[in-house]
Amino acid sequence: MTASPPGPATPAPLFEQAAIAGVGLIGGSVALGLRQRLLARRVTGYDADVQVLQEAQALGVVDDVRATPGEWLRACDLVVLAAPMRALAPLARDLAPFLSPTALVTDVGSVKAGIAAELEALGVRNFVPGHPMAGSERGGVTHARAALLENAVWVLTPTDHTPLTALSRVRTLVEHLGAAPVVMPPDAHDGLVATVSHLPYLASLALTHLVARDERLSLLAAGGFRDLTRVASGDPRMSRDMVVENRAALRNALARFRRQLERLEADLDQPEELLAAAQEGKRTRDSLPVVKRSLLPPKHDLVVAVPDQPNQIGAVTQALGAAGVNIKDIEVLAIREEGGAIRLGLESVEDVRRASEILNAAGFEVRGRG
Ligand SMILES: NC(=O)C1=CN([C@@H]2O[C@H](COP(=O)(O)OP(=O)(O)OC[C@H]3O[C@@H](n4cnc5c(N)ncnc54)[C@H](O)[C@@H]3O)[C@@H](O)[C@H]2O)C=CC1
Ligand SMILES: O=C(O)C(=O)Cc1ccc(O)cc1
Repeated sequence: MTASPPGPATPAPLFEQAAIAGVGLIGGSVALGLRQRLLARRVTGYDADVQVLQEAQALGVVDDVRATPGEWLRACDLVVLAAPMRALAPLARDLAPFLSPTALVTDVGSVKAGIAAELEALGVRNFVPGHPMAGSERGGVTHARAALLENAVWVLTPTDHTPLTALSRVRTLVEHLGAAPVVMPPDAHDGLVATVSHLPYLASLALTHLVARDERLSLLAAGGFRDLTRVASGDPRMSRDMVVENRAALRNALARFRRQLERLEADLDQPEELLAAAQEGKRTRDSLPVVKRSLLPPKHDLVVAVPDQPNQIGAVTQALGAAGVNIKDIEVLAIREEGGAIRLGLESVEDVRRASEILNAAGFEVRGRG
């Protein structure tokens, strides 16, 4: 990659020697972020699976690899625990005897109260529980990208025992990885993700079960159904572990969800009530923030409506290329909701103005976006 990464400038690496324990989708993405943004002088990958380590090294995700915990860990001033939920506590127990007392330790697990208590019990002093709210249904190091973490909310859940200096250092790390730290207690985090992450996962399972084994239903399951059930494609074991770990908070969210469904069912006989619910749903969904992720800083955006015809994206890029307007970033926006649109990241306000003129003249509808 040749482009300079976004985020605050880093005069010197924040860390001398980082260890990523569990070099999968998230661990690999953190490793790539550390390397590409020059945040650590050296990044070592540790994983239970030797093949993963070979892949991580071949892909340039880490500088070197280790297949067993050991004395090498004492030299690490940053340790990121990024194994699946169920392996996090055993992993911490394996590594704890070798950690330097001054090492900053954090994790990326999807549920926080258990691991926070576990590390406290192990006496790991500088531990800051964390959870990047970014991911994908495709796991593994081959899908890791530094850009995955860009602009993501990254929740940090210190306990009463977390040293403030450790919290502040992890906050700095998260910011330098291009993400946005948000601090809250572990229990509060677990309650919130039960609603926004774990309940949608169970709901997507319930929906997919409704169409299973009926070819006519799968045939008719169109875009909306696919959108709504995407997370059901996540790794089954990983997802199962995540929801089981958070089952207390999830039961609460499920009870509230059932009440919502019952209310909507009752509203089927009250069309005005149902309309109000539909309008409220649209307002809420439309106002959800769009997280911009790209390899380059999205600075000056232009949204172009693209008709559903062959080679329309080609026509846009050709018209701009011919006029010397450099497209730094391109993203296909929600096709079904906006009738087909792409977002172009351009270099300057002047480029946005020129591109608008060129594309308008070519018959495209455009809209600048800040
Ligand atoms: N997948 C996602 O979208 C997100 C996942 N998370 C959390 O991040 C963590 C990792 O998830 P992914 O990167 O998606 O998983 P992944 O499956 O892509 O990677 C996990 C890696 O950990 C390794 N591993 C398993 N047991 C281990 C052990 N005992 N010691 C060392 N390495 C071990 C595996 O070999 C694998 O390479 C999980 O705790 C998950 O809850 C957090 C945010 C998003
Ligand atoms: O695929 C997606 O969009 C996700 O939301 C994935 C995800 C899975 C687990 C997390 O703890 C956080 C995010």
